[in-house]
Amino acid sequence: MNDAPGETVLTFNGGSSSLKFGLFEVRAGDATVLLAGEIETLGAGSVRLHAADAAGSTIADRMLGDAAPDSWAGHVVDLLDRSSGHRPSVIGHRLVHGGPALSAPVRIDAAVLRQLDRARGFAPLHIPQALATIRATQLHFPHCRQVACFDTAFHAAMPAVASTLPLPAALRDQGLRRYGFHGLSCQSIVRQLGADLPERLIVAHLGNGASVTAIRAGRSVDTSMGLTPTGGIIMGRRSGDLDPGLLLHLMREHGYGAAALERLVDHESGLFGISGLDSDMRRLNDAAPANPAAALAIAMFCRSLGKAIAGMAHVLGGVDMIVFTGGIGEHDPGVRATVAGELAWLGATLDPARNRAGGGRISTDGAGLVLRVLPAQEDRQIALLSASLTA
Ligand SMILES: Nc1ncnc2c1ncn2[C@@H]1O[C@H](COP(=O)(O)OP(=O)(O)O)[C@@H](O)[C@H]1O
Ligand SMILES: CC(=O)OP(=O)(O)O
Ligand SMILES: [Mg+2]
Repeated sequence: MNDAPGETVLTFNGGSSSLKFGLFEVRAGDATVLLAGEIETLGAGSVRLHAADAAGSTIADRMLGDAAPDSWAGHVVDLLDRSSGHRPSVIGHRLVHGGPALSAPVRIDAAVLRQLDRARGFAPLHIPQALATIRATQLHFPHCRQVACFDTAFHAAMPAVASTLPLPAALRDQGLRRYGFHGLSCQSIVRQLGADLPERLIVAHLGNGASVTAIRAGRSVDTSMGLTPTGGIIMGRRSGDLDPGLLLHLMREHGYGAAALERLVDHESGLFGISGLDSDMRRLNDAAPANPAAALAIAMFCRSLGKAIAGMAHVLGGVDMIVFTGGIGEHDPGVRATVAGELAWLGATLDPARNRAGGGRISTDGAGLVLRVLPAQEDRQIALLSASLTA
């Protein structure tokens, strides 16, 4: 870590429906938050910016109309100019994918930008927005060091049995492999667990994108997402894994091309597609008692999650701890209760009061399988990684 004299790091974490940002003071390998906020899509034409200071007091909470994602970084920069006495010395960005060539944190220069541009197709929901954020901050803070931190880094050393896709070598040689995502979140969970890190850990990162990762002794050994963040378990608007024959069927029988398939599997499927209502778990929970399609969407999400966790328990030869994180993982006791109930055979025993309360350990005392809720500290992880990259 870069100990002295300390860095003020501005972080950007672009999710598929949100842009989280933070300002951190990093010193001696420790990050103190100065300001944190988020721009999120609440529904069509409804974008909200919220930010809080170091004490957690709200310093901004306003609607941005239908502001397009590529304008969001500009709103963050305006907010910083008006509300913070701090100027960043480093800017760290979450990059979901860097293509085959990039995974370790790297200083952003013209060559890295070209590689990121070529990687767009690997994560079209994320990379264009991240590139817009980089461009906006380069214009506003021309003298700041800028660092890219990749979701794929945590999974880069997965064993071949997990990273290899069952395809001919000629295609695999062109970078077609399982990359895995939500790596900054997983890294932050391993860091937060510290001495409590068990040998066999499963992280369920459940946000708009959702994934399940098997971690042995702090290292990723398998994960549910694949070449792109479209694969794996059911998500807000993404289908997750589908029978590949279904895609062929749509192409042959229904005339789908690449653009129509992308719209289908990245924007119109998942919780949104099943319910016909919404991708946001909060609204599905509200609707479910009177709406069978919303209830089915939640049940299918939990089933898909439970099956992935069971698969990762197989990979690890058993499991000592399951951590729930991400927007749904951290805030939805109903999803956690359903999944824990379905995994009772694996030793999951939930303490209902702890589950409702939310933070920390939610399994019963003495249970062999520990269930925990921890925040996805992707932003803090970006700050630590960015400050430590001085070259
Ligand atoms: N209190 C809550 N109950 C249920 N789900 C919630 C709650 N708060 C947030 N969420 C879910 O979390 C999702 C966003 O998670 P987040 O990790 O912030 O997403 P991303 O980073 O992919 O944009 C929302 O779509 C919503 O479904
Ligand atoms: C990788 C991914 O799906 O990220 P998010 O959940 O932030 O959209
Ligand atoms: Mg996210």
